[in-house]
Amino acid sequence: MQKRTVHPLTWLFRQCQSHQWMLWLAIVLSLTAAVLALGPYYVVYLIVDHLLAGDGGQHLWWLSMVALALMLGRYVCLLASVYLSHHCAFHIQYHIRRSALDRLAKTTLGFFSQKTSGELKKNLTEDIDRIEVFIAHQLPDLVASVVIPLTTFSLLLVIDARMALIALLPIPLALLCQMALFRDYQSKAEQYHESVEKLNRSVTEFVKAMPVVRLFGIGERSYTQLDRDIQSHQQYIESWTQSAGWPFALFKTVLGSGLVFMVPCGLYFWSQGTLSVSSFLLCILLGVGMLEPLFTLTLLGTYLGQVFEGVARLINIVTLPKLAENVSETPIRNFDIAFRQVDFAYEGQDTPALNQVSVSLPAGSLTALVGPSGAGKSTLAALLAGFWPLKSGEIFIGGQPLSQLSEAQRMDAMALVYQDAFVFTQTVMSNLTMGKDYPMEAVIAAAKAANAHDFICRLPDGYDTVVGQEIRLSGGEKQRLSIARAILKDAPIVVLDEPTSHSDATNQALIQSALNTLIAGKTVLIIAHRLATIQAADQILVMENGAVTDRGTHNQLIERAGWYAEMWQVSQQAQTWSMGQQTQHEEVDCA
Ligand SMILES: Nc1ncnc2c1ncn2[C@@H]1O[C@H](COP(=O)(O)OP(=O)(O)OP(=O)(O)O)[C@@H](O)[C@H]1O
Repeated sequence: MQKRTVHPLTWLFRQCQSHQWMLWLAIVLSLTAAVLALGPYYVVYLIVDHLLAGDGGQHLWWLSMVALALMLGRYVCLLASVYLSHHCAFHIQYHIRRSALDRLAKTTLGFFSQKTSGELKKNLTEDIDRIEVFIAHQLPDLVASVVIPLTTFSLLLVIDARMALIALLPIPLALLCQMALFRDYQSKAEQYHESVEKLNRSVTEFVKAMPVVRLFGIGERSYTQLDRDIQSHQQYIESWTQSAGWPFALFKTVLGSGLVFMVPCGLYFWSQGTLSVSSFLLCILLGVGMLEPLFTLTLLGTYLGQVFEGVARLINIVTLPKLAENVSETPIRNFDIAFRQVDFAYEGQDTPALNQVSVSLPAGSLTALVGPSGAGKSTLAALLAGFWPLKSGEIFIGGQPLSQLSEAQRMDAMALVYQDAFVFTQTVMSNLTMGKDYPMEAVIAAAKAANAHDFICRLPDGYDTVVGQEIRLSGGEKQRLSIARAILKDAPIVVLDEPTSHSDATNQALIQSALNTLIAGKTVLIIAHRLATIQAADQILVMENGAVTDRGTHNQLIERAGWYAEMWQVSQQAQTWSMGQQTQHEEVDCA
């Protein structure tokens, strides 16, 4: 993840692009509306002045009209400001969402294996929605909250400087309350977020674990942890509310307490003949609400932190490194693959996941990757698919370095089939064609070859059935759909993370026959979890600790009596095991 160097507010303004003038105009209009809001008070002052001078009639009529005009003017300014700020906010939202999605579409696919979909969803929805609230509502409010007290104070200064200064008396008291309110705010806010995250994790785990919980009949005991987290969150909120409650209420009360000082002082000045009744009245009218906006300002201040944190996360997304596109556009002439001294370590990891891997996969051959968990099999396949840029070494396809191929070239050349087949909430047809144009006969032929046609025909609308939400597919059906998708694509290179390993016997047979159609004549790299399926592979690569430690055909590896031969023997024995039979486990020393 890159470090952001630009301030979130500056970055937000930059995102307005052509709409920047609109945002400024919205701010100016909000400012004008705030100033106009004070106009009627001044008119009341003039009216009282005229009345006390016994000067009624025509003047008062005109002054009432001016007050009405000021109110209308304020209304028009507010309306225009709200319209412009919303227009701008929606434009910025759209622009940021597009930029983020565009960058996500161009960054290394490996990035997605480091971010949870929940995190990304939060960034692309909540963080961006907060920007809309900030630009459309809070920015104009922020301006008004600063301008109203300043303008009111200036007016009071003009009317009577003593009354203006007296109106400021609640401020020191309010500051003391604010200090009490925000004492340890940062650490309390962090604890609050931690508590929320802990609760979220517990809820997610509780929901995910429900089938296991039911199966093992541990009912109430299963949510002890969740219950504990709910209680501790509740206690935390209560203790924070208790410690912040009184300064909060006092802060708000103190801000509106100007009258307590202004009325007696004003009466005293009036009795001394140094303040007229109309000026006294105007000072009171203005002083009542002068400091109230500071309360809004305080609330906005806390919200602003969240907006800026969200913007910082978005900046990190839109500045993600793009996949290199230094392409030669030379067509790929053959599809043999070669890894040459490939080293690779995941970000933040000291131990390399791959260490000096050099292997060749001749065009049209089947290569199987085997090895213990964590040996680097998935990493090797992911590098071939271009999910991560290489740290050192090179991968060649048809003699051309992978880094010199465009993403389109790479993706056209490759079909990937994973254990967890992904099905979009779209029609079966769209799931198969992935937005490309294929004749219907080709689609049906691929579905038939993948043993998917029959179950597709049984769906309510056949190939036009929307799957994923109301119509759920079984794991095996999803697998066959994803294999049909790959067959239709007809890519010359196929990368498989053995998709039959989690299936039952019937599905395994159906999927295996579909896979045989898919891989015929292709350059195939398969991550094998069941050794029985790869006996016929042209070569088997044994991986351990990020390196290829052995290679050969099934028979050659059996003869060499290494890791593969040992695992083969274990897998053969496993077939003869039966339920309830005691098995011997080797003690593993984890120290
Ligand atoms: N996204 C990742 N970030 C950091 N480290 C990772 C990541 N993915 C894998 N690793 C680490 O890289 C090493 C190789 O992992 P890899 O998934 O390639 O092994 P594998 O042989 O495919 O294992 P398995 O058979 O269990 O899937 C492991 O030590 C693993 O912990």
